[in-house]
Amino acid sequence: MLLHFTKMHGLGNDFMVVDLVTQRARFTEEEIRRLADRRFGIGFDQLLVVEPPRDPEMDFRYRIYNADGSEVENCGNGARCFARFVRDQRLTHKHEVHVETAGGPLTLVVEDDGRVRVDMGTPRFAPEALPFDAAEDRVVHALDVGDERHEIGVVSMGNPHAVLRVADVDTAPVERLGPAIEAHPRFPKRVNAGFMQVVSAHEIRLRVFERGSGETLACGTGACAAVASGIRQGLLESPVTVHLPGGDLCIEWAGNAAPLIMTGPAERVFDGRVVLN
Ligand SMILES: N[C@@H](CCC[C@H](N)C(=O)O)C(=O)O
Repeated sequence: MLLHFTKMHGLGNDFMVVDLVTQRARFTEEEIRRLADRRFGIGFDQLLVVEPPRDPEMDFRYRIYNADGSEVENCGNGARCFARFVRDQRLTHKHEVHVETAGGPLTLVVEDDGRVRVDMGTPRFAPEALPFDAAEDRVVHALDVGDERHEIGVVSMGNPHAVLRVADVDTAPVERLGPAIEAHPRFPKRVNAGFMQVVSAHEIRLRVFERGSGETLACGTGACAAVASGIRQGLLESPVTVHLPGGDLCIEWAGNAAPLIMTGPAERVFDGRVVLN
């Protein structure tokens, strides 16, 4: 079967985007891993699938798969690419698009300068929202990794995040600690591990070791989680510029039950066709 796709990226976090409104396909975990391979396949951090909505109030259903084939609840950079894709493909003419994800509904607005503004919903900190094995909701939790103890903030942006504060992201042990935190037994559904350097109350630097994909050049939900945790800890004030290895995002959050807003770019790289097994 021949399938049309578009390669896109948000700050270097790259995606294969597939329209399953006008095409038909089914992806197995093995097929996704094959397509994600950067030497034997197309190469991407996540596969994004556009489907018709199940809820009549929504415009589309947005499904997300990591490079290891696992289906996940949310992807922030992917959401911006999704908004550009459905408009570029003329699947909708709306400027404001409502999508259902496994992590809850999202509202996406394509701005005049081409950037996309996403209402990411309200961050949740309760351990059961991730889930994270802890007796109570705390601003920071102690986490033992091997014989080291680290302090983490835990945040659900629909998908689970652990946020560690570091002195310098350039020298942070992302390659060593990232996989150990991702697979830590206190996170039964695994977790995305963010390493945050606070530059000022309105500016952070961030690297994220993503669940199911490894370290990426940017993680949108990771940026949202880091800012939400930083504001909750009293370290940050909205708005916050997040410097990721692939570029910058703007995150705004008024706190409590207010929605968190993420604004940033979304780029199309090329269109292609691939044979599915
Ligand atoms: N790159 C994404 C997050 C993708 C999903 C994540 N790896 C997970 O497993 O939850 C983003 O931009 O948010």
